[in-house]
Amino acid sequence: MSKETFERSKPHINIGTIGHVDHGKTTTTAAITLVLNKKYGTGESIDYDKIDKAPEERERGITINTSVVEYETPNRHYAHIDAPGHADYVKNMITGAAQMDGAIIVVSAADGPMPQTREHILLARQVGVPKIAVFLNKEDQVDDPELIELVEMEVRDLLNEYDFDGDGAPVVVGSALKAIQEGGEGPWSDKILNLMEQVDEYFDIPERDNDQPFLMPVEDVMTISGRGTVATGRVERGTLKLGSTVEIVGLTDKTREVVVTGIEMFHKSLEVTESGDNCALLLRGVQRNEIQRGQVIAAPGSVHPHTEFEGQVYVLTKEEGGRHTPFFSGYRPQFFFRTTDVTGDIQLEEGTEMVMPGDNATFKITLQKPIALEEGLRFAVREGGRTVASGVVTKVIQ
Ligand SMILES: Nc1nc2c(ncn2[C@@H]2O[C@H](COP(=O)(O)OP(=O)(O)OP(=O)(O)O)[C@@H](O)[C@H]2O)c(=O)[nH]1
Ligand SMILES: [Mg+2]
Repeated sequence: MSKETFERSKPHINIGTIGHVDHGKTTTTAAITLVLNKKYGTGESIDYDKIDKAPEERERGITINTSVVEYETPNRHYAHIDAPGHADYVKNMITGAAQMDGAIIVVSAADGPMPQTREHILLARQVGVPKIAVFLNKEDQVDDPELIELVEMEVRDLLNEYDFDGDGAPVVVGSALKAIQEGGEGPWSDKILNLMEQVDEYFDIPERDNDQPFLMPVEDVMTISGRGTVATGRVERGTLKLGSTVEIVGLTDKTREVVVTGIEMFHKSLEVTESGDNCALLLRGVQRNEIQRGQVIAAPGSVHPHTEFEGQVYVLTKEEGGRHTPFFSGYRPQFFFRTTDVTGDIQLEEGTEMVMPGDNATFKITLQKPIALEEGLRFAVREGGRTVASGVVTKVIQ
């Protein structure tokens, strides 16, 4: 881990780009880093190829894995997660969105909202993203300004539909590709700067939930040679001091207590991490295969793994991308919590024979693996590559 220390000079916030495949999320991410670097000399300009760097991503020209980049405006320090749009990788999008304090939905002005535009808005709601700002990209491909107005209206309606502030959300029109092509300075780049000004204004610095016991969902696990195993994620609540003991909870029957021997944020060390931080924790004596995405690292005894709970669930309609047919008891879809998914068995309430798309219902759910659960935790239900329902834990049973 690093010898440099992280300076908390500006408020930190985690945001990201979401939206339908090919609408320009990664290009927008690259453009933001370029334009901010040119304008303020802060951060580092990160090329498109550095964001989509896996061979399969380059070959197919799509994002598969989320990546995190870092940049600064005069007011804030940002971590930015670039999510994939392709329907096959919604799972990675959910993991990414679960860490965002605000999301920029990128919509091609030429194409308008598409299926994953809607699905991502819904999932952002489910994983608790508080606000969404809109970037209508590919303005260079549209000649008719009325068409752009129409797309803007459609996106605002969609946001309203999923309880975001569709009327108040900032909508910025521009072209990320043109901004990059002009080298990050000029009229197209000014639109990206405008987007970031609006984002600065609109997204709230997350309220630091520092009084509660520490909890960080594990998003990724890495080995640092010579040092040990590191788990990364966004701190959901509480604070953690270097050298503290934490508990690894979920996916296994037994929990495990370990000592945190290193804390880092953007490759710089910290003495204390707090809620909202996107950090890496070095765990003493933990092997690479002894911790995984979907577990949480928490203050010992503060959360417990559970397999049975009751949830209040909304079943998506066909128009929302959901099922055409009803749910019955015994149905076994995937349940997404925080950073992972687990198969679960659904039992409907006694006397309820089936639940139709569009219905709200109470489900009793039995998970195949234990998950760190508590009342109020939101989840999404997916099947065969699409989101079919969304819900919240109302009662933990076992
Ligand atoms: N004409 C035009 N093309 C653009 C613009 N922004 C992005 N593109 C192109 O659109 C294609 C997709 O862009 P990406 O940034 O990879 O899209 P994405 O949303 O990240 O795609 P996924 O991550 O795979 O969902 C690329 O060929 C880009 O060069 C733009 O403003 N104008
Ligand atoms: Mg991408």
